[in-house]
Amino acid sequence: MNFSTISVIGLGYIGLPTAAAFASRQKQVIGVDINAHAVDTINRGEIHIVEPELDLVVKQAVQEGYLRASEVPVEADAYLIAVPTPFQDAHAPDMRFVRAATESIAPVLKKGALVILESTSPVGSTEQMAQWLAALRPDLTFPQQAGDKADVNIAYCPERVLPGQVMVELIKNDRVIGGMTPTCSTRASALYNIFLEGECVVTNARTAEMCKLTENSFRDVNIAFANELSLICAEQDINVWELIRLANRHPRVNILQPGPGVGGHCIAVDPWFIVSQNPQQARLIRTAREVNDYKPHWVIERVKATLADCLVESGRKASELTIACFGLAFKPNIDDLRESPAMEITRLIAEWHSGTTLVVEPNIHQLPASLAHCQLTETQDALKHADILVMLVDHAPFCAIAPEAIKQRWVVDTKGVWR
Ligand SMILES: NC(=O)c1ccc[n+]([C@@H]2O[C@H](COP(=O)([O-])OP(=O)(O)OC[C@H]3O[C@@H](n4cnc5c(N)ncnc54)[C@H](O)[C@@H]3O)[C@@H](O)[C@H]2O)c1
Ligand SMILES: CC(=O)N[C@@H]1[C@@H](OP(=O)(O)OP(=O)(O)OC[C@H]2O[C@@H](n3ccc(=O)[nH]c3=O)[C@H](O)[C@@H]2O)O[C@H](CO)[C@@H](O)[C@@H]1O
Repeated sequence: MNFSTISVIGLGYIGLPTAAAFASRQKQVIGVDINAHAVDTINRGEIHIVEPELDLVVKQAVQEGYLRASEVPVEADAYLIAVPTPFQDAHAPDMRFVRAATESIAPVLKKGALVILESTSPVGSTEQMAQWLAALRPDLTFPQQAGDKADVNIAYCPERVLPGQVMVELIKNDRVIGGMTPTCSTRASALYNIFLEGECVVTNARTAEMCKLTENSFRDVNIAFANELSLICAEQDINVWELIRLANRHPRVNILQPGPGVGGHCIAVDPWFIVSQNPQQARLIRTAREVNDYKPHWVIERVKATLADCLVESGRKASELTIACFGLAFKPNIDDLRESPAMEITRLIAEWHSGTTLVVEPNIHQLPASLAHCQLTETQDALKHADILVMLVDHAPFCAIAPEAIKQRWVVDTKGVWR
C-alpha cells in the first residue's frame, strides 16, 4: 500500500520536523497534538519551538496544503508516534504518553496501516504497543498473532537527530528500522525513504529500542569519564582541559569535555531506562549517571569556596557581594533549558546566596519562575557589577569575552573557556 496520508502523533521537537519533512515531499500529513496552542500555531503556518530552518519548511508545507494539525486523530496509511517518554520517581520510564497516543489512534486504525513508535522507549515497548492496539481492535490482526500476514504492521524506528541541526540530520542520518516482522521493516523503510538520504538499517524491534538507549548511554558514560577527570584534576592541581588536549593526541584516545553536568531530556534520561530494566547488570551506566548528576553539586561547593575566599580578601559581607551566572541552557548556543545543570546550579546559588545573583543568558528574554530571585542582565553589565563570575554554558558570546575582562577576577569556570 502506498502512503498517501501520513499522521504524526505528537508535534514537538521530533514530531513537527518529521511531519514537515514528509509534507515537503508532497505527502498529505496530518499532525496530531493534544496541545491546542501547538495545533493553532502550526495551522497558521508558524512554529511553537525553536529549531533552525523548521519555520520555513512548516510555513511552505501549510501554505501549499500538505500539512495540517489536529487535536483529534484521523484515518491514515501510516502513523508515527513521537510523544514524550520522561522518567517517573526512581527513574522508571513513564510510558503514559505513549499509551495514550497509541490508544487514541486505535478507533481510526484501518487494515493495511503501518504504526511506528519513534519515542525513546525501554526494550519491549513496541510489543507492548501492539498489545494495547490489539486489545482495542479485536477485529484486526497484529504481528504477534499473525506475523507477516498481520492486518497492521508495527515497527520501532528511533530518532537520533541533534537539537539545533534537526532539519539536516533528520534527512542525512542513517535510520535504524526495527520491524516486528520482516514486512513491517520493509514497509517502514519505504516510508522513511520518502525523505531519507541516509540508509535504512534493518533489525528487530527490541534491538532497535536498545540501540537508541545504547547511543545515549555511550555518550553519557564518556562525558562521565571527563567529569570524573575534572574532579581528580581539581584535587591534583592540574588543568583538566590541557590534560584532555594532551591525552587526545594519542591516536586511540578521544576524551569528551567536562562541564557543569549533563542536561537535556535525552542523555540525562535515557540511560536510566536501561538501568531500570537491568539493575544488576547496568552498573557502569548507573555510575556514569550518578557521576554526571553529582557534578552540579560539586560546582556549588566550588562557588561557596570561592565566595569564602572573596569574603576574606575583600573584608565585605556576603550580602554585599554579587555573583553572576553565565548561561542557563543545557548546552551552548540554544535556548532549551530542559534538565539543564546550569539552571539547577543557578537556582541553588540564588537560594543560598544572601547577596545579588545575576544571570546572563542571551538566548532568552525572561527568566523562568524558579529563578524569580535572580536578575537577567547583559554580559557587560554582569562583568561590571559582579564580584564572582560563574561560567556555566560556553555560548559563543561568552567565549568571545576579552581575557582582560576576566583577569584578576574571582572565577568558577566549569567549561574551561576563560582560564
Ligand atoms: N528532542 C530530541 O532531541 C529527541 C531526539 C531523539 C529522540 N527524542 C525522543 O522523541 C520523543 C519526543 O520528544 P520531543 O523532544 O519531540 O518531545 P516534545 O515534548 O517536544 O513533544 C512531544 C509532543 O507530544 C504531545 N503529546 C503528548 N501526549 C500526546 C498524545 N497523547 N497525543 C498527541 N500528542 C501528544 C505534546 O503535547 C508535545 O507537543 C521522546 O521520546 C524523546 O525522548 C527526542
Ligand atoms: C549519542 C548522541 O550524541 N545523542 C544526541 C543527544 O543530543 P543532546 O543535544 O542531548 O547531546 P549533547 O550535545 O551530547 O549534550 C548533552 C549534554 O551533555 C553535555 N556535554 C556534551 C558533550 C561533552 O563533551 N561534554 C558535555 O558535558 C552538554 O553540555 C549537554 O548538557 O541526544 C539526542 C536525543 O536522544 C540524540 O538525538 C542526539 O543524537
